[in-house]
Amino acid sequence: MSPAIRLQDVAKVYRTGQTEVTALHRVSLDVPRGEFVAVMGPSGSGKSTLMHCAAGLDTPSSGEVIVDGVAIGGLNETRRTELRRERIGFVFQSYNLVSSLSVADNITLPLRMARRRADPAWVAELVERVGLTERLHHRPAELSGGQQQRAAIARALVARPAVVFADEPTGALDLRAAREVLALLRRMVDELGQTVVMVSHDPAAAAHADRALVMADGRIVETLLRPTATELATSLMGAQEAAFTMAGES
Ligand SMILES: Nc1ncnc2c1ncn2[C@@H]1O[C@H](COP(=O)(O)OP(=O)(O)OP(=O)(O)O)[C@@H](O)[C@H]1O
Repeated sequence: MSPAIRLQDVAKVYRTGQTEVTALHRVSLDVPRGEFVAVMGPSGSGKSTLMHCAAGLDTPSSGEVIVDGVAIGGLNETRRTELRRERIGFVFQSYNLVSSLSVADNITLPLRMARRRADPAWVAELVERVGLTERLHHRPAELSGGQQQRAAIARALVARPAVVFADEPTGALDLRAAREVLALLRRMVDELGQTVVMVSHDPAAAAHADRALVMADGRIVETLLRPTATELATSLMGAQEAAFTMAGES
């Protein structure tokens, strides 16, 4: 079976006027199905660019991105949008729920956008798993940050995507709510076989992953399997020092 996501020699160069920034240097990566992958690295190391390219939100300057067996470079914008809707779920730091819709309608929104019928048993299971059965008719503003993020996770999973990309999903949460959200993502991987790719600055968050990729200067410089928070903090410090040295030399 093809990996959930494959990047082959993906490079991204941003050009503004005369200046060029290489945000990704020919990165290759396979994310197997059912794996929880964390992407870490200092500010500016290319985490967001990697995620945006892998999710079809940005176009690589060269190389190939294959999502759920489909090479997205060959798709036009309409087909790419469809593929994102059908095969990719997103969780953002700021939840991005629609304030005028109930929790229930927020969770099923991706299905309506894709003109797909909701499977009531699956929606009920998801709502139960994220612990929001009692909150379905509330508006997002009536929920805590942790509850809003759990609603966003249910929304990301409702269309049974091949992969969920989570961008700093605990960045706006207190410690307890953050732990609940991370434990929930972990359970979604363990119990539902969901593939998750999470960008995070936080070693304690990335320690929930099966594999952590540490980036520096647009490259994956280290891969840690079942990492501890201490190992990740050490690795991140190394990447930060390398980034400072490189900045000093340029
Ligand atoms: N739209 C853009 N135009 C020009 N340069 C960009 C653009 N987006 C990102 N960059 C540059 O590409 C490099 C990688 O940026 P990226 O946002 O991927 O890093 P990051 O690791 O996600 O950083 P952070 O942790 O601060 O969000 C940086 O040098 C950044 O300035």
